[in-house]
Amino acid sequence: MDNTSFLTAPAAELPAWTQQQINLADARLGAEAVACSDDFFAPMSRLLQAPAAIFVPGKYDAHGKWMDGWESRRKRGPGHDWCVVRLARPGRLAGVDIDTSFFTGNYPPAASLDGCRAGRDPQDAASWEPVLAPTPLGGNRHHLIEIASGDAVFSHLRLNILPDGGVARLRVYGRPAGEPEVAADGLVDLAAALNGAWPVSWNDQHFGVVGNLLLPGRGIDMGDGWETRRRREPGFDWCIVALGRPGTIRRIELDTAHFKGNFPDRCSLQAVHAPGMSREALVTQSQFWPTLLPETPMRADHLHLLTDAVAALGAVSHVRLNLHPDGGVSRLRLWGEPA
Ligand SMILES: NC(=O)NC(NC(N)=O)C(=O)[O-]
Repeated sequence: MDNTSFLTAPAAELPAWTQQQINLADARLGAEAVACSDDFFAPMSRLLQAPAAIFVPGKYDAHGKWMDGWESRRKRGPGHDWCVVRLARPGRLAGVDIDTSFFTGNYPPAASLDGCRAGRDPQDAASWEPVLAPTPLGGNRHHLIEIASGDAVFSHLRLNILPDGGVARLRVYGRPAGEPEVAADGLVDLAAALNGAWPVSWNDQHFGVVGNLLLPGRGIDMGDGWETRRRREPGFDWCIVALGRPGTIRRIELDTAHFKGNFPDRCSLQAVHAPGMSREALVTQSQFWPTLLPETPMRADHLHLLTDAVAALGAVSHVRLNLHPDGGVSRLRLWGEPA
């Protein structure tokens, strides 16, 4: 299973509880590993990297075998190792993926999680509450574990490995809590992952995943965007995004940064107010959604700011971005007034 994050795996391959969530522990969203007991073999920061972990045979560094994850040294006394992660946003949790990919003779046999809500990074005395009881782990595999923490909001998680070893990635599926960031003009980016938006469905994401459209900042390279394969038959490519919250869209940004020989010829958008509708129904119905932005010519490697052509549809909860006929887009921003 390619489970790089909520952003990559085909929805059908992930458990239902991962739906409608973002990865609150994604370094690209600002999550950070802030403290750990030991990261002798591999630094804690690798725990939150977005790409799926890799193994490079024969690659060693000054400490030992180079491993793509967080790895402590062999413990020779009592206690256990731990790593504190500041989530990208305080949020409510649906579950985690504790991924031990490529850790075979050195994976921790068990792990647990504690959580806290703190304005700044917690010190030793912080009051942690249990989020996941000690849970057995296997080597070289994903552990998708649902978490029942109800309405509790956590800003930090502490991953305890019992007693030591290596973890490739920690993904934390959850929804950001609290109010979204408001821009100077009073509008909110309703399509920002940090504001709770998520990719619902798409017809293709061969070269780059839809979720990249929703990341903060500008794309770092051509891999940091949504890119489809070359279309060899009639039609056009599409994806559906659920807004972080319903709202009235006033301004659209379509950024084709880094897409030069492969930007879409034209883009259009449709939108609807259908909160709670199933993915299957959204996909089928989206053919008939009203136009939010008519087919608009695109330019290479360019940030398109669109206001006048945006239709007054009122509050919407989902949008469909169409690429005519195919190509790559780096970012989509939908600035609007939350309903
Ligand atoms: N071959 C290893 O991976 N050994 C050790 N780990 C690293 N990264 O070198 C260990 O003892 O866990």
